[in-house]
Amino acid sequence: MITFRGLTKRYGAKTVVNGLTSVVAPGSVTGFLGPNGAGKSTTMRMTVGLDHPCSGDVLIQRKPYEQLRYPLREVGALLEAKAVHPGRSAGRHLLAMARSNGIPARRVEEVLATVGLSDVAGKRAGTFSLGMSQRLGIAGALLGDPGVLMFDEPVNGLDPDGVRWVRQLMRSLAEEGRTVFVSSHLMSEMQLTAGHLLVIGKGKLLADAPMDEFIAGNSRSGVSVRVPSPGERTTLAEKLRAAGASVSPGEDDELLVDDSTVDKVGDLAHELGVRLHGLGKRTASLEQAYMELTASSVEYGVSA
Ligand SMILES: Nc1ncnc2c1ncn2[C@@H]1O[C@H](COP(=O)(O)OP(=O)(O)OP(=O)(O)O)[C@@H](O)[C@H]1O
Repeated sequence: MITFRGLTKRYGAKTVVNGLTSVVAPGSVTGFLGPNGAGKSTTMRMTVGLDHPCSGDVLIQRKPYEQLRYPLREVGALLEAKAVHPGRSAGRHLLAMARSNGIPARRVEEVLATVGLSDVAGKRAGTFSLGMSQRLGIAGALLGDPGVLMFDEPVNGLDPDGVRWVRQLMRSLAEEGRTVFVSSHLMSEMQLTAGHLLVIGKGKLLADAPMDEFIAGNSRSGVSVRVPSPGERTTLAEKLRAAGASVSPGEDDELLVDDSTVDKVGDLAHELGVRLHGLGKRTASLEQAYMELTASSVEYGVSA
């Protein structure tokens, strides 16, 4: 469990994490989302004592990081994949970490095998690709068999096979009852991986909810109808509006209809003799819900 209690960090006049209060629970993957500069990495750095809050605090299994006797056995973190001594081999790097925390040396071989780096254990970490470095970082996080795991953008630089592997790893770590806290900008991947979400914007908590609730609560679900004839499309849109629905154009020949149902749209099209190429419920994605929620919190956006 990770507990944030009014966690606040300012750099100069800028408040980058602003009174964050939440509990990251064990047993499911919690996704940590927010636009660039929202304060995710700063929050994670404070969690493992790499940065200090101006006020509030963060606890790992009810203790501040500084009070953990063997931190790597309580919390494993991948924050910066390239933050490894480039001249050290992967094996030596992990061995040094293990020694510093009273972890048996055999764990090094185990975690190297888990992340698929056994064959390159003797190679210098500086020669690793970004994807290999991510795997080494994940090995480091797993080394102490901790109950809390934190990953900042873990799939950055991984190939599709690696992305799927990380997804399965995170889910199985959570199923084992661990706390898994992971940031990512890849919404489709997050939708497949996480069961719960924390969303921040400009340092403030915007949402703390199970994935399904978050999507349902922050997106418009409605009806999608495809009408190939432009004239018939206009006619159907007008009649739907007259019947109280709100209608907006979708992609190509699609109309997006809110405040109506598939049955009503189908019946109306039939009455009007309008030919349809598709009719169904629109199911919202995490990406749509996230975009709706964070639209006003994007700091470094470009205008469309
Ligand atoms: N050491 C520092 N000194 C000054 N400002 C900092 C420092 N570290 C971070 N910041 C600022 O804090 C804000 C939050 O940064 P942070 O890296 O936590 O965001 P993030 O949500 O992880 O962003 P991204 O998705 O781009 O990685 C940014 O405006 C950043 O410029």
